[in-house]
Amino acid sequence: MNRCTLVMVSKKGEGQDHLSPCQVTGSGAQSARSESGKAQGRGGGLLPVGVGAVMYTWSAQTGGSLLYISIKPTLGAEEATGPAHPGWAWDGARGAWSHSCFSDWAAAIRVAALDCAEEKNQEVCRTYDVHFYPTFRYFKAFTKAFTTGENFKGPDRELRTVRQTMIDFLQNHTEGTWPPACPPLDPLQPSDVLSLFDSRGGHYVAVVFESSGSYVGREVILDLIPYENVVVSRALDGDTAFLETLGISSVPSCYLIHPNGSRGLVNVAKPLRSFFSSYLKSLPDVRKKSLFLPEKPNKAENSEVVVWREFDRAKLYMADLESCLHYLLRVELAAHKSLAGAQLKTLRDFVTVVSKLFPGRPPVRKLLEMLQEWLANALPFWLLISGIFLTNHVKWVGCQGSRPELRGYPCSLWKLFHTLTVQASTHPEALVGTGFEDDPQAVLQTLRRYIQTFFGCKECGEHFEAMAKESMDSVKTLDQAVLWLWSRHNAVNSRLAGHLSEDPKFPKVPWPTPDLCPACHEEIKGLDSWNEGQVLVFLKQYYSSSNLVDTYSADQRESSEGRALGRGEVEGQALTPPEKFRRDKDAESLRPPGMLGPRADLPQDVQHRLDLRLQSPRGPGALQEAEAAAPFLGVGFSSLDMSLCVLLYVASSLFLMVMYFFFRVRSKRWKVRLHHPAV
Ligand SMILES: Cc1cc2nc3c(=O)[nH]c(=O)nc-3n(C[C@H](O)[C@H](O)[C@H](O)COP(=O)(O)OP(=O)(O)OC[C@H]3O[C@@H](n4cnc5c(N)ncnc54)[C@H](O)[C@@H]3O)c2cc1C
Repeated sequence: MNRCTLVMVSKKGEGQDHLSPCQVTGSGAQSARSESGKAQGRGGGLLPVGVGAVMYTWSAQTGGSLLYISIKPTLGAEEATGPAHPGWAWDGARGAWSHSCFSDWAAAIRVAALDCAEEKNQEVCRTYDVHFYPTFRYFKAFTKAFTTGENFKGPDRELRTVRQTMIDFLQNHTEGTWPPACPPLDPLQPSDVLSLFDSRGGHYVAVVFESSGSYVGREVILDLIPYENVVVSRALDGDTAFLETLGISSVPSCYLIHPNGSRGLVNVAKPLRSFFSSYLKSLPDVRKKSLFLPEKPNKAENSEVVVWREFDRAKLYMADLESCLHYLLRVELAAHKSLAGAQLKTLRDFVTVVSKLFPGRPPVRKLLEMLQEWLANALPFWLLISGIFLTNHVKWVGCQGSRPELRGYPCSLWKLFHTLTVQASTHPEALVGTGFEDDPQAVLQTLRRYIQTFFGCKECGEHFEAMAKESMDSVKTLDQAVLWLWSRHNAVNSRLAGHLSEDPKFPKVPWPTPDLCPACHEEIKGLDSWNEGQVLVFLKQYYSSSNLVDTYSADQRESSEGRALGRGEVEGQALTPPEKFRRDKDAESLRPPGMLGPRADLPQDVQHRLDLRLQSPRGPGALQEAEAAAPFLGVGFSSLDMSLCVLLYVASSLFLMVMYFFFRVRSKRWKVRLHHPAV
């Protein structure tokens, strides 16, 4: 075996239901259901085979250590994806349960669980001599002979103690048995640090300076294991003169050497492990090693050009929200030729909520209101969205992915949902008269039904539904609704971390990260924890209309790519010229992830009609006319268009009436002639 293992076995029945994401109490009955059929089905992982087999299977496959820890007696695969066990998730790609607090350490030391209160595990527990609950068992890397593992002898069962014991245990390995994926954890000498200044490895080098009893440096080293382009080391604060030359006045501090040789102290709001780790993970070019992301095989297949748009992660982009609506209408809903019954009600409620709460530009809101009215009057939905609202244009900014198949629509849908819950909480009056005004869950329940009924990713819908069933009912205020969605989104993030769908440039981490919201993060007894009051303040600011930026949304109608426009400038812009429509590769290149299924194309006749209309050489007059148009979702209908429609309608009605009277009068005359042939 070439990793170490710890088993913790707990007594059954003592609650674990209120663990914070990084908390493991030691007193409960805890374990993953080790022979859960579902768990097996999800990749034939470690748990189905019990401790002994776990040790050797793990050892043979990966060469690291293992911490075996039990979390709840009834934990099945589907439960682990729910919120009852925050931080724990079945990781199908790696074939193991993982905890968000340790998942980055997994290449060096992994955590697993066994429930000795389960009858089927009793033999294993007897073999491994487990009598007390909880029991932690460590198994060293490269263990070949049978061993019952080493007992955990920490003073308490706090997660911080468990983490530190894991580190001590790792450091107990001798040179020959050191887990290969585990970086050196011993401190560097000042001379070693100096030599780093001269070496040019083409990557970042971070050195955490700390006191001898501190674990921060080692935790940051382990946190960064899965990341490339950065190497982390630690050094002690013994040599004060040396620290002074580096400008270090307090520890822990992190000193960073950039790939170009420049260097200096890292400036974080709080000198905590989570702040240092998050800062290093967010450095340019530092990204998760794409262990599970197969590279595209050759250049020809990889030739799609993605134009990268610079953006600010602290801002919300109108282009993302509007592109979300485009996609939602023209792909997700356009697939439904007709809607009736519960589906129609779900859509009506969803559109009502969006039309009342979407903090968009006036023409966009006007069109959303129109959509709501059309739905209320039961006009055929397919006609509405295919004839008027469709374009083939999406433009992701804050949701752009480093590859075309990553991020995009699902990202923007989350952003739309958060925006709606925040708007409902900050502007509750917007829903007055809709029937939703008195229900703090109304928006969440509407989003839930939308996801269940229409979201293209069925698996996502099932996971979301499981979370909703579990705890949506506990939401009693509009603020709680905001926090509920935030915490469930984080649960999804932690479940998907390292997953195939994760963009290495945008690793799935608890959000907001410390750099975005330092006040949201606290450390209590060494545990990362959230200050939910501050999180709420942050969410209300982040998802407010004042944080919405129109940059890039303007060029949906403009040819000058990337030009930043203020809100006033955006309104009333001309239609996108047809050439741009056809040349713009974004609509093609920024498709949603494959999981959402193929893109529904516009019916050809509709596309043809739109093209003809857009190509009409009406000269400057057309531009003026377009300025008066509502340009939302690409195709604007000006007042001239509408007047022509009405005129045509009136003319055809008159024509029909004239024809009617003409034939009536004629038939009367014939009748008179037939009855009086002599006349
Ligand atoms: C309802 C729903 C359920 C999903 N379920 C699954 C699933 O089961 N399996 C699957 O593979 N994919 C699922 N997805 C897709 C997945 O969650 C991501 O949307 C997708 O992988 C793209 O990830 P991303 O990096 O763009 O970040 P996303 O997770 O999409 O986040 C988008 C943006 O929201 C902000 N954000 C991040 N976290 C939070 C938070 N906690 N609170 C507020 N804002 C936040 C950040 O600015 C981030 O860039 C689901 C999507 C939705 C909308």
